[in-house]
Amino acid sequence: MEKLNKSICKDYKEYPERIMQFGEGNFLRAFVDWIIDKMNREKDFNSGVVVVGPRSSDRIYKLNEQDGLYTLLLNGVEKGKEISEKNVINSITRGLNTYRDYDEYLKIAENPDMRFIISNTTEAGIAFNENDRLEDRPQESFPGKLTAWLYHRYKTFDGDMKKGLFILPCELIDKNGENLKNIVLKYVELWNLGEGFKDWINKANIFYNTLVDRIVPGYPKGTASEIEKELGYKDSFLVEGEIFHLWVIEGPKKIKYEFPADKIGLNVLFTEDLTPYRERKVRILNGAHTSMVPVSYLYGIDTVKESVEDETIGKFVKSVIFDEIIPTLDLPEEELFDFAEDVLDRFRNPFIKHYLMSISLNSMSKFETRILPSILEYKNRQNKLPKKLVFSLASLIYFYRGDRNGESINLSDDPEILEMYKNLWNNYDGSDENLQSIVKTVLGSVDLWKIDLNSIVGLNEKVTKDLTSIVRKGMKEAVREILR
Ligand SMILES: NC(=O)c1ccc[n+]([C@@H]2O[C@H](COP(=O)([O-])OP(=O)(O)OC[C@H]3O[C@@H](n4cnc5c(N)ncnc54)[C@H](O)[C@@H]3O)[C@@H](O)[C@H]2O)c1
Ligand SMILES: O=P(O)(O)OC[C@@H](O)[C@@H](O)[C@H](O)[C@H](O)CO
Repeated sequence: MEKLNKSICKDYKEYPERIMQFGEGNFLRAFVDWIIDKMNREKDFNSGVVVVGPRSSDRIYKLNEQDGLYTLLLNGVEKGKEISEKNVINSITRGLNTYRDYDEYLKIAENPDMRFIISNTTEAGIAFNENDRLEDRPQESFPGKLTAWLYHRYKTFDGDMKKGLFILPCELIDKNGENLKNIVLKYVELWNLGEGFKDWINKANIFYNTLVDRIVPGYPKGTASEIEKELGYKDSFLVEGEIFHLWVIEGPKKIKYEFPADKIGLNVLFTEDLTPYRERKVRILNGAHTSMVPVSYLYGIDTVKESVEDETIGKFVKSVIFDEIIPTLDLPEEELFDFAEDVLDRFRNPFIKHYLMSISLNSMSKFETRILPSILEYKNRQNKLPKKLVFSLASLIYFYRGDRNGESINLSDDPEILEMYKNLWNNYDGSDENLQSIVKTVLGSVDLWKIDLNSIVGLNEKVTKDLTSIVRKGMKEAVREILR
């Protein structure tokens, strides 16, 4: 079977490059590049995306072998109607990698038509690396690479204020645009790039805070060859997502007139404050995902849908959302209930297989950003600890033992975290005292939690009790007990 390429793509079109995108990951391809493709087709947006691989992986060249094309499978239920779409996305012009093509990367800055920068480099990507230098080819960090690129543009166009960009990071961290801008400005200081450049960054460019929402399980592992047979070509960039989508963009409204996504019926909102949208989404949807992973996986379940449909785990997840997360949020209760019901429907999407293991990536930092705030706020408001969220923390500690009934768990997290757990569980001697000391060490990881969780009254004792119950009785019995 032939590989997907422009000669077999019936309405293939070449667009002028106006967008640079850091990241070639599943989410960006199933969301941003889909939105751009739609605007090109329906609104004559006439913009191509040049993709920059932020890390040294060569995967991006494989996408070039497909002329930037790939198939997006969107499945779900919308207003009671089943929707299933398969579309070739034609918005990416080419991909490059800064580790191999640094000159080509800088050259993009010389293109006067460039107007947008989009990124998704995971939560780990928006970070300052003090070792980065302007002369590096490339700088290690994404913000370092971006600063060098912006500086090249500034110099190329002699500080022309009309050559600035709209910058739209999609990383799931609070105030992503603001954070990215602050790091860029830190490099401006560190590298002594001067007041003129600083002024250009501040006045000619706009860094938006954005919030994205679409469940993207990614490559359809189990069914790919069947899908390729049906499509009639091979596609190593097949990507699967749900129909639901939401992009909230916070900042000056100017972008609305140049990025007409809302004009073609897409769920893209321009707002002055995305805080309520973010809090609702991260705490309910991502919080439910992250808290269900260790419990449900150790229970013996592999996917989100099976989890919410299982009698016990389904009850656990619902209780986490309605009894322990919603009471910690400030939006009107009815709105939160509606959102939560929709999220549960999205989890039950019969057309997509969302593996718990794919959500488990970096679970420790996800627990800190997506669940810990609910635990702390619950304690603050109710003067007691939320039972199920605490149980989920105990389950996570057991999950990082890396074993599900004799089958090893493919853990993926920061090397230091994996090392800590390896030491703790390798030295486990089977005693209650030892479990107590494991909990004490994990809760005391201040670098991760930003506070010593042992100082929260009752938390250490409860987590130890839950962990002991899981170890002694097994997950099935332990979770049933917690629900009684
Ligand atoms: N998949 C989803 O359902 C979904 C939905 C909404 C938001 N997101 C967000 O998108 C992010 C990526 O998800 P995905 O499904 O596309 O994953 P993915 O593994 O397909 O892509 C990850 C991308 O991030 C880059 N990356 C990883 N670590 C990096 C680092 N330290 N510095 C720079 N770049 C780095 C990779 O090179 C790759 O381009 C998630 O972390 C999440 O915050 C995902
Ligand atoms: O993509 P991650 O790894 O940051 O988190 C896993 C899921 O919770 C997440 O991808 C959700 O599906 C997504 O945030 C929905 O918009």
